[in-house]
Amino acid sequence: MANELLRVKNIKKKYKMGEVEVYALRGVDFTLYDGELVVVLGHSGSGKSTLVNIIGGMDKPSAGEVYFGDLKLHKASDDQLIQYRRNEVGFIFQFYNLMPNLTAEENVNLSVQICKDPLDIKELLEKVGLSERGDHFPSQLSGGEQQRVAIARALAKNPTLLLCDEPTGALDLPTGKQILKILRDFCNIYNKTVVIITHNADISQMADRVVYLKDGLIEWVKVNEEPIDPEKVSW
Ligand SMILES: Nc1ncnc2c1ncn2[C@@H]1O[C@H](COP(=O)(O)OP(=O)(O)OP(=O)(O)O)[C@@H](O)[C@H]1O
Repeated sequence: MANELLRVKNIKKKYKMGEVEVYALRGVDFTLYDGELVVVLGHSGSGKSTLVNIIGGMDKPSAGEVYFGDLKLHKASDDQLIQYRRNEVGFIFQFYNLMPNLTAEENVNLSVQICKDPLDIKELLEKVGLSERGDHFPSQLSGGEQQRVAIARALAKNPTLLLCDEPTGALDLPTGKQILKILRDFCNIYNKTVVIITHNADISQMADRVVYLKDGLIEWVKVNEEPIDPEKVSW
């Protein structure tokens, strides 16, 4: 049995919009283990991003607990959360958020300036198939290539946990599959935990575990005994 990496206990998240209260999460229990690839699946508005923002230390729950080892994320100070995000978590979003005036390599380099134990940047650019493109600016790269730079940037920090919010949402199928393969490889080769958030049920076939969110609650969790190769994912 793999070691527990992060545990979420009965978290709730309430947003206030004027007089109206919106419950994005209504009591979620969830555990992540070392080296697994988890897909968090759910329709728009089910609470996926809210859950990942809390797991990633970008937001705190209104109630409930989140443990990363001894660190209590629900009670952590701003400084503790900064250190947690900086050293433990890599983020990948649907849109790549690259600095337009920096080359691919410089974008990756930027993220390792402030972290403890970075991976080799040239090696990572090679792993994501961009060793020839390190000196290109984002505007000179396709969407898939920009996403690969964003992945290299997130991985370069050598995070314990990689959180990906709709990482293939803006990509066509062949390019999306390349991205999914890189995420699977990172999980396998480095034994890291990867969480992919998506509304695309087809992607869940490549996961070790699928967590289905509906209306702020986990409706079901499924273990895939034989996750399929990302190459075979189709949508
Ligand atoms: N900052 C906010 N203020 C008010 N309501 C919010 C806020 N963030 C999220 N919500 C609401 O909480 C609910 C869950 O939102 P969330 O973004 O977590 O869902 P999601 O599953 O990620 O959706 P999507 O796939 O569309 O991104 C929605 O009803 C949303 O409108």
